[in-house]
Amino acid sequence: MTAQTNGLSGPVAPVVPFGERLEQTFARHGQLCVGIDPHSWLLDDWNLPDSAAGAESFGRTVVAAAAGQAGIVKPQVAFFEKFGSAGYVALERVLADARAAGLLVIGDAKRGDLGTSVEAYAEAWLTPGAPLEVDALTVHSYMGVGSLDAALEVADRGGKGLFLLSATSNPEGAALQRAVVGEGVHQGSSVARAILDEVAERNVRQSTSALGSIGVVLGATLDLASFGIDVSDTPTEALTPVLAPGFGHQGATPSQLVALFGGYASGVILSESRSILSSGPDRISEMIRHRVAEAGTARG
Ligand SMILES: O=C(O)c1cc(=O)[nH]c(=O)n1[C@@H]1O[C@H](COP(=O)(O)O)[C@@H](O)[C@H]1O
Repeated sequence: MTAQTNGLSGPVAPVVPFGERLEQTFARHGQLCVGIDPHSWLLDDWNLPDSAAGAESFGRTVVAAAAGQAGIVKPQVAFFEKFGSAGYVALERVLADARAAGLLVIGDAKRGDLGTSVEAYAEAWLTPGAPLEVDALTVHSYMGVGSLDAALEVADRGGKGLFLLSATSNPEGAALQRAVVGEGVHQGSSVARAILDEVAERNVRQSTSALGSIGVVLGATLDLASFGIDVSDTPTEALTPVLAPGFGHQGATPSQLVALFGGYASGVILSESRSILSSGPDRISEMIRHRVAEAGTARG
C-alpha cells in the first residue's frame, strides 16, 4: 500500500488495489452485483418521472436497498447521460451515496480510446476524489489492448479496476469476438481469447493479491468454448476477475456459475439489473436479499 495525493483534495488514504478490495467484498457480501439501469419503463413502473430527477431518485433507492446486503453496484451511465448535464449531476449523487454506503461501484460506461484521450476518460472516472469516481470502469479494447495503457496506469495509481469487454452477452458480438487474430503473440487466438490472455498476463505480472485488478467481461449467456475460451485453463496466481452480465433477465442462473465459468468461478461478479429492478421500490430490498442468498449458494 502506498499513500498518494490526487491533485484535487490533497493527501488521501493509502491505496488498496481493486483486486484486494474485490476479494474483501466477496468475503463479506458474496458475488452479486446490482445493476442500476433506470430504463424509461422502469421509471414509469416506479411512479417516477422520465427525467434526471427520476433517474436520481431511482438510483438512490437502489443504492439504499443494496447497502449492507449486496457488496457491488453497477450504474449504467447511458441512462443518466441521456439527460445531459442534469443526468450527470444525478449520477454524481447516486455515486456519492454508493461510496458513502461502502459499496464497490463499477461504472458501466464502456469507454475505449487511445493515448491521452483514454487517459482523460480514466481520469474522469478513476481519480480518487473526482466527482464521477468509481472503483472500476468498463472499457473496450477493440482498438488493441495496448490502446488502454494510459488508462491502466491511471487505474493502477488510484487502486482502481478496469473491466475489458472480451466476449459480451449480446448475440451481435460473436462474429467480431470469435474472429481470429492475424499477427503478433496472440496470432491464431480469437479476439475474445486474446483479450482475456493479455489481461491475465498483466495480472500475473502486476498483482500482489489472489485476485487481479484488471478484469474482463464475459457474458453468462455464452458458450465460452465457442469463443476459444477454456474455463478450466486459469492461472494459479492473480486470478482475472470476470464481470458476468446475463444473469436474471437474460436467462442465466447462479446455479450455473461453476458450469459456465469453471476455474474463474471464484472471481466472477454475477450482475443482474432488470430481474431485480422490476420488483419495484417497495420490494427491491427483499429481492436483493433473496438474490444475494441465491448467489451465495451458487458455488455449492
Ligand atoms: O458491461 C456490461 O455490464 C454488459 C456487458 C455485456 O456483455 N452485456 C450486458 O448486458 N452488459 C450490461 O449489463 C446490463 C444488463 O442488464 P440486465 O440484462 O437487465 O441484467 C446492462 O446495463 C448492459 O449494458
